[in-house]
Amino acid sequence: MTLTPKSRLIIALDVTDRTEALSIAEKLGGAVDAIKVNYPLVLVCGLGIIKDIKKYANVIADFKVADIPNTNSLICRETFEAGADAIICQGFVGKDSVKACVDVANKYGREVYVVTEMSHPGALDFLQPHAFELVDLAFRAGASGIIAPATRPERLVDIRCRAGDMKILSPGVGAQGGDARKAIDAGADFVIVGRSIYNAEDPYAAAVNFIEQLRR
Ligand SMILES: O=C1C[C@H](C(=O)O)N([C@@H]2O[C@H](COP(=O)(O)O)[C@@H](O)[C@H]2O)C(=O)N1
Repeated sequence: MTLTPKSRLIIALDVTDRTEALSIAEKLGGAVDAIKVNYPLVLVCGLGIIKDIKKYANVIADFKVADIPNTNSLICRETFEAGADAIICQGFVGKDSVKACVDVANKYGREVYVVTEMSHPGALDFLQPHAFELVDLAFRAGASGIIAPATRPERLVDIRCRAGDMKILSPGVGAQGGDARKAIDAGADFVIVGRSIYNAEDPYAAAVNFIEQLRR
C-alpha cells in the first residue's frame, strides 16, 4: 500500500471510545486519505481496532516506535499483521532502529514514516537542532516519508528542501495552531488533524471544510 495524496487529509482518531471511533471512521473514512490511530485508542480497544477501521480507510499506526532494532522489528511485525498500512517511528534512536522498521515494512509491502521535528514547543529542545540529520537518516533508511510540523511552516519549507520527494505528513493543524493550507503550500503532502475534527459539533462538516481548504 502506498499513501497517495487525494484529499491530503489524515484524521488523527485519538478518541478513547470504540463506538465513537468506528462511527467517525465510517462517516469520514471514504473522504480522507487515511485514519491515524495512536495509543489513546489502541490502549482502550486493542490492536483489533486497526482491522475494524481498515473497513473504511487506510490506517496509519502512530506508535512512534523508538527501541532497539529487534524490538522495533517485533512491534512492526505485530502492527502490520494487525492490518496497518503504515507505521510511524522515531528517528532519534538511530538508523539501525529505523532500518529495522523499514525492512519489516518492505516484507509486508507497507510504509514507514519517520518523526523528524515534532509540532509541539518541546521539539525545539532536542529535535529541531537535529531535524535535517533525521530527514537524511529517514531517506538513507528507505522510509516512505517523514513527519514534520504544521505549526512551523517556515521549517516545513526547509525540511521539504532537504526531504526531496519523500512524502511529508504534517500534524499540528487546528488545535495546536497550525494552518492546513499553509502547511501544504509550505511543502507537506498531507495534513494530520485530530481534535479540530473529532471534537467538532459535526465532524463530517469539519473534515469537508478542511478538504475544501486543501484543494489545490
Ligand atoms: O509532531 C507530532 C507528531 C505526532 C504525529 O503525527 O506523528 N502528532 C500526533 O498528531 C495528532 C495531532 O492531533 P491534534 O493536535 O490535531 O488533536 C496526535 O495524534 C499527535 O500524537 C503531533 O501532533 N505532532
